[in-house]
Amino acid sequence: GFLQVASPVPQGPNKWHEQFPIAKGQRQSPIDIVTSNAKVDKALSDNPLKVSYSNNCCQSVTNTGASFQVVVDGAGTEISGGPLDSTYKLVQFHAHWGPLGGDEGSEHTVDGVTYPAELHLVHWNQKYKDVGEAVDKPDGLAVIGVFFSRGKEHAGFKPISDLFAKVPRKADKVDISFNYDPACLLPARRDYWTYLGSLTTPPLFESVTWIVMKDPVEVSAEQLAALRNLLWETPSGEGQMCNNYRPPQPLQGRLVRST
Ligand SMILES: NS(=O)(=O)c1ccc2oc(=S)[nH]c2c1
Ligand SMILES: [Zn+2]
Repeated sequence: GFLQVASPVPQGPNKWHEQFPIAKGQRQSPIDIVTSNAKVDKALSDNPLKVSYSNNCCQSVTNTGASFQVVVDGAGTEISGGPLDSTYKLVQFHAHWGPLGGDEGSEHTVDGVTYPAELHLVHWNQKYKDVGEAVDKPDGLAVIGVFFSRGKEHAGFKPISDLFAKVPRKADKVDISFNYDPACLLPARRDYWTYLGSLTTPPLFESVTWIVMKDPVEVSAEQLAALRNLLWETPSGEGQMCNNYRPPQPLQGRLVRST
């Protein structure tokens, strides 16, 4: 969990409700995915999730002060099908992770199991005029979550993880001059769980259709360690960015569907 300190360092998750009452809402994220309670929905396979990203959509990597963020120009980076009733466009991707070498760090958990990190590919509904209009609508966003497990190096993630050392401080930004297709970060098997939830960081809007991939992708210990090249403010000054994850929130009777 986050550090418990007075501002200006951001308040931890269990204080967010003071400024963002929706933190105690009916469709908050992340959740613990209880696999035995997930309901296989044939409709999800009858209309498969379609991910079509271009390989020149990534513009830059920036340190947001809470994660890295790869900013995407959205052209030709569309997802549709599965649980989605319309087309959504990729706008950015980022991640959440734990302490060095630890196994916690993911936001969603699976039968109580955590992963060392979780990638979020954030998309907005094309029925809205821009992401700013979509961000607080019940069907405004679709986020694909991908668990990172510790193992062999992920060649596809390397061009991105190599950039973290170039953006150590908040608002640091480096352009992505090479072609990069974010689809390389998805697991080969495209099975997922899906449920209606929220942003996992303030303002915690209940606007996200979550699509959490069942299979993790392996990244190396060095690639997980590279996440700590990103720095952020801690009570004792600047420190390595870590534990930027929100713990699971009450399910509030929601149904989790499964392919
Ligand atoms: N962590 S997340 O739920 O994917 C997510 C996605 C987009 C966001 O925009 C703001 S603002 N906070 C956000 C959190
Ligand atoms: Zn996120």
